Amino acid sequence: MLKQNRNWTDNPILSVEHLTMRFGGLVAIDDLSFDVGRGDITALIGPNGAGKTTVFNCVTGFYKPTEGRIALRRDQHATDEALHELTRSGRQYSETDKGSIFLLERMTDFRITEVAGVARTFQNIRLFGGMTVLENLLVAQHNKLMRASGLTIGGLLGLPGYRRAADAAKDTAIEWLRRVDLLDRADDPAADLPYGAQRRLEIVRALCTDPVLLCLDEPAAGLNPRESTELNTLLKYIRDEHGVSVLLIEHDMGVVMEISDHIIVLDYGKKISDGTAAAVRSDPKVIAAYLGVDDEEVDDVERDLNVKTGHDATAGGSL
Ligand SMILES: Nc1ncnc2c1ncn2[C@@H]1O[C@H](COP(=O)(O)OP(=O)(O)OP(=O)(O)O)[C@@H](O)[C@H]1O
Repeated sequence: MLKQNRNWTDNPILSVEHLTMRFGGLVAIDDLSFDVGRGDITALIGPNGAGKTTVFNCVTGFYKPTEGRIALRRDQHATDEALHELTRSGRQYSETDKGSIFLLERMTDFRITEVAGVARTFQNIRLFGGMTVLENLLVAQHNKLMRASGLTIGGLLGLPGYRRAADAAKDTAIEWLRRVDLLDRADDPAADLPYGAQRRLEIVRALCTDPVLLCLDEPAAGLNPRESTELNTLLKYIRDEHGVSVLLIEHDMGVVMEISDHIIVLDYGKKISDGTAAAVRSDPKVIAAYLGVDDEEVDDVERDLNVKTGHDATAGGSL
């Protein structure tokens, strides 16, 4: 069941404002603004080369945007006033009684994961293939363990604080492996898992960092229909039971339309549509972008599609 409220306007966790990314003469992202609702599953869709991965790379600190502000409000009560103050201050983030706010465009990728709480997966799976499944999830919690060791030799000596943190990290890993049906593969090298299982492992590895925002780049790519259904269930579980906001890039419209509370459509680095699944899939501009027709031809295309499918033009396929 999709939610009825519009968290992206009422309670955003991420606000991307006037984002521009240029590579030499190429404008990959052109003055793009959008909000991601707290506790929502938000999909970023668009034809190949529209700029989706570039947006992810800016949000997660892999690229430094040419222009624009990317604000993450960890707390619901973080005020606009606090955001203005932080912007003026030149600092990367502020954690005060007015809420915790992070300006991601000022932070490095490492700090974005570690301090702001944004985790991501990649289009191409990037597990540590030679490590076991369990080790992959423990490595993801390395920072927590380092903190528990007080950045001293305490960890090596097995002092109680560190031992407790290590046990907790293992419990977290085991819990997630159980959730994605991989507990019986815990001691196998990650590279030995079938493709769909590696995708699930990547997602839970990102979750082991305790993110508030999880960014997934094409999580359904290469999955069979049963695995796509399982992915839908996992993402809804993450949203509903862990309160993690999810931002995903996805070409599989079966997944996008089924689970997204909110969809943003890009074309040539600009936003062409933004709203609920129902609103976006009936938007003539979206149909035109995907089918590569001129605006004036959209009505004809839409009519043809509706005649052919009997109902809606874009749901269920791979745009
Ligand atoms: N590091 C880079 N250097 C130069 N150009 C880049 C770089 N990264 C992306 N681009 C260009 O920016 C544009 C947007 O690319 P991007 O990968 O963000 O699109 P996308 O919507 O994610 O595409 P796809 O769906 O095919 O993954 C493309 O023209 C791409 O060639």
